[in-house]
Amino acid sequence: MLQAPKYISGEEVEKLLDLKELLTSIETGLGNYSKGKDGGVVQPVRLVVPIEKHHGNLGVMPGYSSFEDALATKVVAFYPENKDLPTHQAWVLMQDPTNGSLNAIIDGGSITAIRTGIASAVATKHLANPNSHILTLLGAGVQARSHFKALLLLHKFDEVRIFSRTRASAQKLAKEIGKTAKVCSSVEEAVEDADIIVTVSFATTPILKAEWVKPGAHINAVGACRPDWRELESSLMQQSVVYCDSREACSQESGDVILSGCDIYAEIGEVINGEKLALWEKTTVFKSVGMAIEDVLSAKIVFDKYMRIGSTLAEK
Ligand SMILES: NC(=O)C1=CN([C@@H]2O[C@H](COP(=O)(O)OP(=O)(O)OC[C@H]3O[C@@H](n4cnc5c(N)ncnc54)[C@H](O)[C@@H]3O)[C@@H](O)[C@H]2O)C=CC1
Ligand SMILES: O=C(O)C1=NCCCC1
Repeated sequence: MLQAPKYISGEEVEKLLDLKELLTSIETGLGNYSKGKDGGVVQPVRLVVPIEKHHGNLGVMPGYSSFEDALATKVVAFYPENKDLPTHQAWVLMQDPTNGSLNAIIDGGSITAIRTGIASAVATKHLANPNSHILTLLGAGVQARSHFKALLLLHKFDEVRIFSRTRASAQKLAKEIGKTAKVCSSVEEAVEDADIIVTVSFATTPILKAEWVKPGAHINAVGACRPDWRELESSLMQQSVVYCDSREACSQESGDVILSGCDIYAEIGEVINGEKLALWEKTTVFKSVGMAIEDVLSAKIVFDKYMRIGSTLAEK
């Protein structure tokens, strides 16, 4: 008989998803993805339906990993102009891979925030100078916060610089981060001498120039996930060693890649698998557009733990 699916809220996801456990899982998953058929990951490039009338987009992201035997689909709406609602709203539908039944509907906004920061942390682990002290966040929204938390797993930053379109949003985030945070008045000021730069804005034209970036810095380029959106200027993409989450997806979805005509040196999974070098002494860019496999692995951890301890969560 068909069972009603569980509903797992964003609050519950945050309690259940351990960042270190997720980092290990996503690192393995990105490696498996880059092994092709042998890795057992099935993940088509996402379908994006533009809702032009309302300046929004709907993404549909199915994925399966045979290693964990996990099957899920994320439905994600991204509306850059939302003001009173989050710009990203998402739901992950977790299905039983043995028979297709729907096991759970999991809040996908929280999963998207957490797993994207962790995917960047995996790239940073391999591509940034191990002696990184200055972090810059360009953008001060949901992803800026999750990236800060994820990167703290790897580095203790002396200074966290923040630039955003509105100074008020940067100031709010700086207050949350505490005394290491510094609000900057320009991108140039924010990135000067920075070891790690994270671009998590909704910019559609380049905001980060090559001449401002310290040679040897590592950049996680996370925004600009449409073919005509950009955060990094062409010369920065061309002069850096460019890594990506998925070559197939970035070649179709990333304006920074497509419009600069840069070469992609490797998928981060190829570095994890030891097939390509981690050239961390050079200026490196990790171009992330987001992968279904990251959602699948996050949802699997959440669902399994929920089934073990879910009923006790409310008491915590
Ligand atoms: N690669 C991936 O897997 C994912 C990428 N994203 C992308 O990451 C970016 C950030 O997402 P969220 O933090 O959830 O959005 P958000 O709406 O919470 O925050 C966006 C921030 O960027 C700032 N901003 C907007 N335009 C700017 C500009 N031109 N210059 C500087 N700052 C600007 C806003 O003031 C705000 O602080 C978006 O482009 C989003 O589509 C989101 C989820 C997953
Ligand atoms: O991977 C995701 O999830 C997203 N990527 C790009 C923007 C929308 C959400």
